[in-house]
Amino acid sequence: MDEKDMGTDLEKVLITKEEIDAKLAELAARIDRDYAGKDLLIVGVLKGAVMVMADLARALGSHVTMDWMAVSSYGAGTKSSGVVRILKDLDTDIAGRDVLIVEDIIDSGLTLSWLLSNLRSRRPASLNVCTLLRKPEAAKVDIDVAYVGFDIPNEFVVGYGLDFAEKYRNLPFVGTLAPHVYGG
Ligand SMILES: O=P(O)(O)OC[C@H]1O[C@H](OP(=O)(O)OP(=O)(O)O)[C@H](O)[C@@H]1O
Ligand code: HPA
Repeated sequence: MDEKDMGTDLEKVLITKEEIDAKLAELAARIDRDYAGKDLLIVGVLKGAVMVMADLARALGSHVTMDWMAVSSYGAGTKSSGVVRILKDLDTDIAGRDVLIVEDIIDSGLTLSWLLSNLRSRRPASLNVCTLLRKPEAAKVDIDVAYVGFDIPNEFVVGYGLDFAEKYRNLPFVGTLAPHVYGG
């Protein structure tokens, strides 16, 4: 699927595949350095972080283990409900482990804030966050994020894992949706 197939659904490409690849390589190099000699567990937050996890993990030069959590706060809409549900928990006991949460986007920050306190209560040795995208203007909570790919404007974005009503996740780039698609 490419830009043309999405036709009038997309307004514009915000971040190209090439820009994403270059940024993930940069973040991976920093993570390799910061966790040198450690046994890092990267935790992908389903479903949105699938693409970031897959590409970031392959860009890393060190061995890591991977686990997944599925949480949902958005349902089919474009606003976070703030009510987070665990749909799938970790398989790993993270007590004493170095853990890096991998996200596609921090929007209001409500999902991540909830997730951080949930995982902190399991007593990991360290807990950090890597996100491809962040919307500073949308933040409802202040979260310290170690690795940020791109700060973006407060617009609803799709592609590279991000969906609108479960569509557009498989676009290789990040773009904005035309308002008529989501009733804006
Ligand atoms: O900062 P927030 O406003 O809380 O938004 C960010 C969260 O929203 C998205 O997940 P979503 O609940 O849409 O589930 P999905 O990953 O399955 O699409 C995204 O993957 C983040 O987890
Ligand atoms: O801008 C967004 N797009 C898709 N999913 C999202 N989840 C939070 N913010 C977004």
